[in-house]
Amino acid sequence: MDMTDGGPDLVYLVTGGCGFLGEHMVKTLLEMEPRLRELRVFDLHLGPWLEALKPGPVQVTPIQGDVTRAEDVVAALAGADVVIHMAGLVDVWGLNDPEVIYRVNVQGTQNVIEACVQTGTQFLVYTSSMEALGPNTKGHPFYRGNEDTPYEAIHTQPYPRSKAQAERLVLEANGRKVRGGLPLVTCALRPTGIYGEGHQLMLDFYRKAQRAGGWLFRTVPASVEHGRVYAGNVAWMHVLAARELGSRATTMGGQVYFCYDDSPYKSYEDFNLEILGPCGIGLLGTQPLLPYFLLFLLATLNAFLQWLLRPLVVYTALINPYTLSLANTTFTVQTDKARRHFDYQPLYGWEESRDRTVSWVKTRKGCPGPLPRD
Ligand SMILES: NC(=O)c1ccc[n+]([C@@H]2O[C@H](COP(=O)([O-])OP(=O)(O)OC[C@H]3O[C@@H](n4cnc5c(N)ncnc54)[C@H](O)[C@@H]3O)[C@@H](O)[C@H]2O)c1
Ligand SMILES: C[C@@H](CO)CCC[C@@H](C)[C@H]1CC[C@H]2[C@@H]3[C@H](O)C=C4C[C@@H](O)CC[C@]4(C)[C@H]3CC[C@]12C
Repeated sequence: MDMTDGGPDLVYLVTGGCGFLGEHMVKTLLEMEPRLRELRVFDLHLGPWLEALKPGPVQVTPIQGDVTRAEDVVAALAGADVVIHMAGLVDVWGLNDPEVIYRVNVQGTQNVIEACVQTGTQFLVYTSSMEALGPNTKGHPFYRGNEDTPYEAIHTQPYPRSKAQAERLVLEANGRKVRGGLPLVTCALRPTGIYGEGHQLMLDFYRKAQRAGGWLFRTVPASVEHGRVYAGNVAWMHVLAARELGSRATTMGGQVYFCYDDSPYKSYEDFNLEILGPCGIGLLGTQPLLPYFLLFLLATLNAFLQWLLRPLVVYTALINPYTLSLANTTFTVQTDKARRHFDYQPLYGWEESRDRTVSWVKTRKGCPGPLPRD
């Protein structure tokens, strides 16, 4: 099917459509995809903001369901032309048992693939992650690499391992015959660290700084670059990939694409300061204020406490051996593969991406605890 012609007659399904990225996905599809007739928003937890959407002529269909239940996925996919599969457990803090992460992220993805085959849905865009590649457990830097840069992907943690496994399933499924005999066309998009309106972690850093008198304390060297990308641009890349998969199946089918925009290459903390600085937050220290061995000791203590307390309570802390290592390992991308393969250009420039995020954070000033996203 050529997905680029014709009026509004396509049915899209977005799994994980009520998450941080999912909300941007839903709103970007409604705004930027003229061929949309129905948008199915599939999630374990439907957000109240769905009711407030002004979808115009598009039918928005909220579907409460679980990707680990094959029957839920088949029912949601029946009659859909495109599925954008974003649902997943994003957990590098040990909140979930490893087998739960595997069940959702890997088996859930397999369920989506099988449902495409069973129902005849021909186009699948999967939201993978930079973590499907790295950083690896040896802490090897990936400095402004691209999709063809050699890198030894070694995963021991449940989340990155699950993203790598799910991505492989999606890419290997490219070309399988779906109901009706047409080939399934798949691709995987790998965002680096996503920021934007609704990014709870950015809000957590904001509140942590507010409690410390408006200051964050540097713990990561400024020289360690960490890739970041604006949620609106990630969503836009998904729109374009889904739109072009039909007419560019030979080029795009079975391919991975890093998600990128003009967000600056900075350390994780220096990048956060680009957002939190205009909100009145400062970053103390030009070098880490604590030596790495002390941070590692703290991270290890957090991991030990989590293990000790697990039968009673799930104790989590921002810093554990994995997140500390991740924050201290350069991982940035420099590529134009998405432009070359499906004419992707960022929808939002860096200043606008930053300003939209800053405005959102400022609306959260003084608000208590985690908030439902609007
Ligand atoms: N946040 C990032 O920096 C980042 C970076 C790269 C890739 N990603 C990927 O993007 C996707 C979305 O991430 P996010 O940051 O928006 O996370 P999120 O937790 O905000 O959203 C995930 C959504 O999936 C839903 N979900 C979880 N388990 C489900 C299940 N069993 N059935 C149905 N829905 C389920 C959740 O309810 C949630 O709404 C994930 O696949 C993640 O791996 C995120
Ligand atoms: C040393 C700490 C004190 O400031 C800093 C800790 C920062 C960490 C909490 C984050 C550093 C790197 C982040 C991850 C990275 O952006 C990529 C990711 C892949 C994505 O698929 C999910 C989110 C994440 C794992 C992201 C999570 C937060 C960090 C570990």
